Amino acid sequence: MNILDQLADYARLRVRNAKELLPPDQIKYLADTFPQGNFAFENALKKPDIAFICECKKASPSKGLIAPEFPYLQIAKEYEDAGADCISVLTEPKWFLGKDDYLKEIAGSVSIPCLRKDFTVDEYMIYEAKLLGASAVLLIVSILSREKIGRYLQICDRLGLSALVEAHDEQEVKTALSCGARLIGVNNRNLRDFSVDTENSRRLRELIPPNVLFVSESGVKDGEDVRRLREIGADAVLVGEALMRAPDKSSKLAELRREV
Ligand SMILES: O=C(O)c1ccccc1NCC(=O)[C@H](O)[C@H](O)COP(=O)(O)O
Repeated sequence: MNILDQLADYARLRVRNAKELLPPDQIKYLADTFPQGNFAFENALKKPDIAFICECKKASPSKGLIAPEFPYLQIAKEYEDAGADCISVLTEPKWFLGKDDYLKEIAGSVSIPCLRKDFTVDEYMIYEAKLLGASAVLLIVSILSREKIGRYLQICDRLGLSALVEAHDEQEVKTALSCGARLIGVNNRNLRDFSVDTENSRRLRELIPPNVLFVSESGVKDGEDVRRLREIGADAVLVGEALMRAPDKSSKLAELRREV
């Protein structure tokens, strides 16, 4: 079984357990009555220059433990102070060592929008994201049916949340567009062999119309990568490991922007 299927299976188990503690009708009621979102995540990416979504990630399936010390609140504040447009917070616990509490605390202490980076397999997880203070959720095309993506996009719209719809190839980009995605992320990481190639973004860019926001995800490590992605008209880049490993995150972000 590939890693995405394993992550999705485990997410289904997590949701089953969560539903025993808080039933679906109750979480839906709570999310519906929680202050309405205002699509802050996608709005933050609408700017003349490329936007930066900076990720808080302790570990990953491809790299194992990335940040043994993980002062997530400090990292998030550093990102905000350094001019990040949005923050992505991993909440997947088994492979990424994420926690819902990381998101809740970060979203409560920064004023830029946060993405719940997790493997959404049930609408329950969208309600959880809202209650945790997220402004956006991740919908990965390869683990969801077209019907589910359509339904989850409607739920996000009702709640005022943005949905980053992630695609890996041409067919998945077409699926995302046909479902009405307004924000598409192309993942440069091949999840079969974990190789990373930002050319994937270049190849798929032309399929995405100008009225849809385009985010290039994974493998962005230096200013040269960002320059190339700016050149193809990426609206945003999502950067994890390069920032997580940088002792000075502010300088690293400036380097990515080519400000130093
Ligand atoms: O990173 C992985 O190993 C991974 C494996 C399976 C599914 C998703 C995975 N990564 C999630 C991401 O999308 C990245 O955390 C994100 O794009 C940032 O990537 P990077 O800048 O390369 O850390």
